[in-house]
Amino acid sequence: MTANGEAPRTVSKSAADDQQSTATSVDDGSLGSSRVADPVIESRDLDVYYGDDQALDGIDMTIPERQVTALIGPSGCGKSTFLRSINRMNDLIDIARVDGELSFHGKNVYDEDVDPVALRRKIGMVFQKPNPFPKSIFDNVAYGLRVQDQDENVEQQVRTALERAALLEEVEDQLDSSGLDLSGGQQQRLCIARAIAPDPEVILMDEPASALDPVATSKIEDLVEELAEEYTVVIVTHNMQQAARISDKTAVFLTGGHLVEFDDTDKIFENPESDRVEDYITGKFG
Ligand SMILES: Nc1ncnc2c1ncn2[C@@H]1O[C@H](COP(=O)(O)OP(=O)(O)OP(=O)(O)O)[C@@H](O)[C@H]1O
Repeated sequence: MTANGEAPRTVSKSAADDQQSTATSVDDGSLGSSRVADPVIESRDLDVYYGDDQALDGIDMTIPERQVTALIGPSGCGKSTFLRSINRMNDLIDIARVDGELSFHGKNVYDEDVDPVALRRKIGMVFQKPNPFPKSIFDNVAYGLRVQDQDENVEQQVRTALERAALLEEVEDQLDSSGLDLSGGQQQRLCIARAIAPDPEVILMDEPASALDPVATSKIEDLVEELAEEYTVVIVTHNMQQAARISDKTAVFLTGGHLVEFDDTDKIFENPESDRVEDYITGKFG
């Protein structure tokens, strides 16, 4: 047990919606060079409002490359809002407004010359509820490749994405069957395969396992850790043990849209700086 009485980390590590993230082929030259060293995403004094209501207040965060960063905190504290601000999914909410800076490889994604569709190709997203298209398993994964004209070697690309999503073995003989016939956990891995097929750099995940049973959840957790060898992963979770198990960095948001602490996950769970974070982690509130 840790100083806080929590179980220690057991693992450490050396679509309307998805359609939006995989929509069209566009010029993305304005988005900076790819695959450079840390950091990938930086927010500086980021505020987000819905109408007159402020959901995020002055968020400063630096998200490192090829690690898992977990966003935790009580309901309504702004975790999903922050996640959606990274690939401009908040643009789809009429009353949402963003102030401050959110940069991807040093380029503010809110600059006028950034195409949000190109951005979402580099920063894909997976949602809480598995949302496969009513198409075959193969066509689900090929979808983004086809609309982006990236499908010159589609068979291999689909197989690679399914393999990276730890699903290929289970569906190899049924690629023409409907994605909707898979189990919930398989559907979520299919959505992950669909998100990674166009080869993004960052994968945003909004509670990807919260609708799944424990076995399926465990598979998703293993997969998230594996994906971080290739991709930068940012994951919202309500499950603190899950954050402790799978993330390298943890950001704790608390009421009012404040980021109270952001640090190595071990530090957050074993010896946080903030008393409020310690109270939250130890279950005294939230
Ligand atoms: N589309 C929206 N329109 C208006 N207000 C919104 C919208 N989405 C979120 N909000 C508000 O913004 C605040 C932050 O919500 P958000 O969903 O980001 O929090 P969260 O920490 O992800 O919550 P949860 O853990 O319950 O999913 C809340 O007060 C919420 O009511």
